[in-house]
Amino acid sequence: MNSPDVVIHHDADLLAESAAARLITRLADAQAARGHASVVLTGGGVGIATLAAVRRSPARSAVDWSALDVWWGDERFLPPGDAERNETQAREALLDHVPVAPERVHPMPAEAGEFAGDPERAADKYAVELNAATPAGTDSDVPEFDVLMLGVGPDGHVASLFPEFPALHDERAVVSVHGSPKPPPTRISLTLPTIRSAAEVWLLAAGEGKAPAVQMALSGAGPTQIPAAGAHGRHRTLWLLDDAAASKLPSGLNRRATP
Ligand SMILES: O=C(O)[C@H](O)[C@@H](O)[C@H](O)[C@H](O)COP(=O)(O)O
Repeated sequence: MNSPDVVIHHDADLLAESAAARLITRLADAQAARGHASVVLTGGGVGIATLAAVRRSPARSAVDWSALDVWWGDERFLPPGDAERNETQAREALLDHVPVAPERVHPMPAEAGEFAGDPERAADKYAVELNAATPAGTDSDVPEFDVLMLGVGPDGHVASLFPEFPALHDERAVVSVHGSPKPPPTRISLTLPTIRSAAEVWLLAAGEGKAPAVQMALSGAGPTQIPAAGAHGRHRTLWLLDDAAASKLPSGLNRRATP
């Protein structure tokens, strides 16, 4: 397993701007190499701020948005269009402002229609959608995402994988989560094996409240206690932090502070 890279930024705004620039470059490079790219988005303050920074960036036109597949790492299981849905916030922050191909944007199902009251059915549907997008001949049920972004909770959760929850031990690609300590209580989430199918996993954390979880994740804690510790990419695991979230890091880590 690759050792994580850590990049520290002076504040949350700079973190979001830097993550946005990094994302634009990474997606443009993937498209230059293969003609298309894929990204997994996260909810939460830093994740959405990063998308808004992409929207504001003149460099955003370096991405061929029509050749980008957009997935989500988790979703709050709420009615379509609910302001609290990660999809709603991602569309408002970025996706409604760039020419994505609608058929290449893959939101997790909302609580409506056949999925009303049935998050398990919604999770299964998303697993089927991921599998359908997986090239034949690979030994995986999910695509190899170019970049999978994750916010990090103060308890070390990523996506909707919370410490000690059964979802952490589930071998399926996508699961429903009940009794989430972070509202709303019912969610849909990729599991750790699916997260780990990404070429690069980026973990975004800002603020003093995340410092203990960041320290534990980077100092050997296990994924049951600190789910972020189990989130690593096949080629790269990158922690993008602000000074406050990095304030408890042990010395000697591969940390590069931006000027
Ligand atoms: O649905 C969600 O809430 C997110 O996917 C969740 O995993 C979030 O990324 C973290 O809780 C960090 O959120 P903040 O960046 O707002 O602290």
